[in-house]
Amino acid sequence: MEGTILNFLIDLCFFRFVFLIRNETISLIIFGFLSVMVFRRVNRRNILLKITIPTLVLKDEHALVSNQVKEIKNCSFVEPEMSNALQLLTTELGTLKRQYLEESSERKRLYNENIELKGNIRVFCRCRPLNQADIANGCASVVEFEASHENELQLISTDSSKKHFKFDHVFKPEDGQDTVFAQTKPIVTSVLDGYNVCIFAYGQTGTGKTFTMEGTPENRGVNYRTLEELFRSSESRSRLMKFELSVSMLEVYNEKIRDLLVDNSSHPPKKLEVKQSAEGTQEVPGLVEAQVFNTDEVWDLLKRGYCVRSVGSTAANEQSSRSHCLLRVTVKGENLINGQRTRSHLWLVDLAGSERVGKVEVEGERLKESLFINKSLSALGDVISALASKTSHIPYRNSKLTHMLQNSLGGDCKTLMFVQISPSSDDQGETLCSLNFASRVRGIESGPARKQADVSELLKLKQMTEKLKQEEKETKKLQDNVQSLQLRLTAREHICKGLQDKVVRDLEFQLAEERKTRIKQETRALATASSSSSTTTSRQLPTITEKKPPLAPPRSMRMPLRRITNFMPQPGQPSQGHTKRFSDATSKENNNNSLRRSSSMDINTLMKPRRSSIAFRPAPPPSAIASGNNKTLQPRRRVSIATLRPEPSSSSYMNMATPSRPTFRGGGGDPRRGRYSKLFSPDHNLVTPNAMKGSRFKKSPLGGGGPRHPTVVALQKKAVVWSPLKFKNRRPSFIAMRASSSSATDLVRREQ
Ligand SMILES: Nc1ncnc2c1ncn2[C@@H]1O[C@H](COP(=O)(O)OP(=O)(O)OP(=O)(O)O)[C@@H](O)[C@H]1O
Repeated sequence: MEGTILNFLIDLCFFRFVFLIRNETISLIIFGFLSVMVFRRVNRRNILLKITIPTLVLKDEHALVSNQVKEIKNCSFVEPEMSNALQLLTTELGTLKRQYLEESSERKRLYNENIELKGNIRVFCRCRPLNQADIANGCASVVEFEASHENELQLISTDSSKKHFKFDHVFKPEDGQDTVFAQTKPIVTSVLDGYNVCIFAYGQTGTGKTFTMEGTPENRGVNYRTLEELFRSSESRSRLMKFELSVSMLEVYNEKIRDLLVDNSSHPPKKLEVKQSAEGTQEVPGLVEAQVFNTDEVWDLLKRGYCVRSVGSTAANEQSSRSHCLLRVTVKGENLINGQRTRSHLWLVDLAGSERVGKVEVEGERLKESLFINKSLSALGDVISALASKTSHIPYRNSKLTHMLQNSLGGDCKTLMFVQISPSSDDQGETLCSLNFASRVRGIESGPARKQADVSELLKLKQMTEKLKQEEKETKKLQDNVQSLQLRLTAREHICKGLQDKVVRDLEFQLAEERKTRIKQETRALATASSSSSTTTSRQLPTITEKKPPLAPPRSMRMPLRRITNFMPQPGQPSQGHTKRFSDATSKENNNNSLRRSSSMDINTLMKPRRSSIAFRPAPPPSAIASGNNKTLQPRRRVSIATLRPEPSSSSYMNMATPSRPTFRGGGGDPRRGRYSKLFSPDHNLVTPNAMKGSRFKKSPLGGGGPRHPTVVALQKKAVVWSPLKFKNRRPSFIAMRASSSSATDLVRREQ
């Protein structure tokens, strides 16, 4: 409250002070009075606060603003950079726009020109000015140019008639080097696009061929300007393409090729020849190819070459070129975007002048040169005529010049011919010849130009294709081999199967035969035995028996024949006794009957369990031992062995029984037991049923959980009936079929 009153008073004081300022005395008095009053009553501290707080706030604000200004000042360095970048971008954009427009207009023009041209051979005519000699001789100009038809000229004949000639461009005597090159440039730059280009100057001697192509240091010609332009264009395309330029310089002098970039002063010039490369292009092996990186290098090289070139003085020209000078620019390009490579040649040819031998009054060496020059120019004329008439054979090889230019003349390359003429009335005849020749050249309709891919790349691709083809062939061959091997394997398997079947059949047959024989023998033995027993009382028979020894031992001395059965003792069944295993006559008869039956059994029967037999000599019977006649010769007996066929459905093998001899069976340690066991087994691990019967076989019934007998397993695996007879006959086929039985075979051999 007190503060409010105080404020009011202060305001009042100021108000009074402002509005009553005119009356200064009164105002001062009032102001003084009020001030005293105020200062007395008001707390000084409050007043001070009122004044200092806004000041502090203002100070803070000031500091803040100052800092911001400082910061902006510090950050101000970004601005010029940005502005510079913006400026650069604007400039670049402008350049790009300009380049794009230039390129598009240039392409448009070239496209139109190409359509008009109907081919790629272009002819420019250039007429030199009358020189001092012409003027001195009072020669007039016989060449007229029409302003309305800039690509045409007229030649005034001796009879004052005018002959019209039309070319792709006609350069008047006043046209400078730059004008000439302006028209040449589009063709020159085609080499950067991968086209082969050939520019040559043709004409009478002294008409300015060398001037057009080489020029002078002040007025440089097409050669230098071309390379300059190539560098400029390659630079401008450097973002898209990478170019390598190299230069070769040579001359054809008297039908000899000479390298102008080699200093031949110290030693004789190297002989160079035109050779056809593997890719079909014409190359000059051994020719120097100098890589150039700028126009200075180019100029140095050109100067070097020009100095070496063969030049001589003639009546027509003081500095007459006595050879054809060829400058070859090789351009290797690589597209940085798609990697496509090109290798193209640009030939810049300054031909020697065509001259009338009589007119130029040459003799000796100059005459010889002239003859060579005219010959090669005539060859060039023939080539051009052949191209014009589209004959199948183009005589490129008639001269070194045309042979070398084969890839750049006509066909799929761009050709530009400068026909140089003299305006002098003195040279009218030569001018007419040159113009006629040029017209013929212009009449050639060549096919569309074709881009030249880099031959080395092509070669690489070709090689890769060849390799791929080769590999494919090899793969196919291997596949065929595999197929034929598979076929052979199948055939072999088939043969093996057939052989196996045959072996089985043979074995079965042999077995049957063996049985038959055995039955016969036994029958005969039985008959003999019975007859001998019946005739013991008669007196004649002993005589006979004395005379003829019995076929078999007497029955009493023989062991009784065992009964042969297919039945084997059941597992756990006590083995039969000795007496049971020896059969009586009745059982023999039964047995014989059954054997007879078996001889005629069919294949099904053969597949059933069967017996094999083996001969052995048994021990003398107990009666003989008892009588002390143990030396009596015992007949060989056969042991029958039951074998199994792989007939899983049949359980007959369970009934197989082999009447083993007591000596085999007993555990009395008969050494033959193991021996026979081994002998009869195709594998040393296998045992005969004899052995099985006493040991494992009993414990491994079919279908039971116990292990199977190896013989059974082996026979089930192979449809082969194992028989000791085979071993007896030692048939290798059988042994071979049982690879695993090799050890057994060895054993058999050892045993035998
Ligand atoms: N268009 C031109 N403007 C000015 N001078 C020219 C022109 N053409 C040729 N000349 C001059 O004419 C002379 C002969 O020219 P140049 O040697 O180039 O003729 P050329 O055809 O090469 O002769 P050659 O076949 O004998 O070598 C030179 O001195 C050259 O400067």
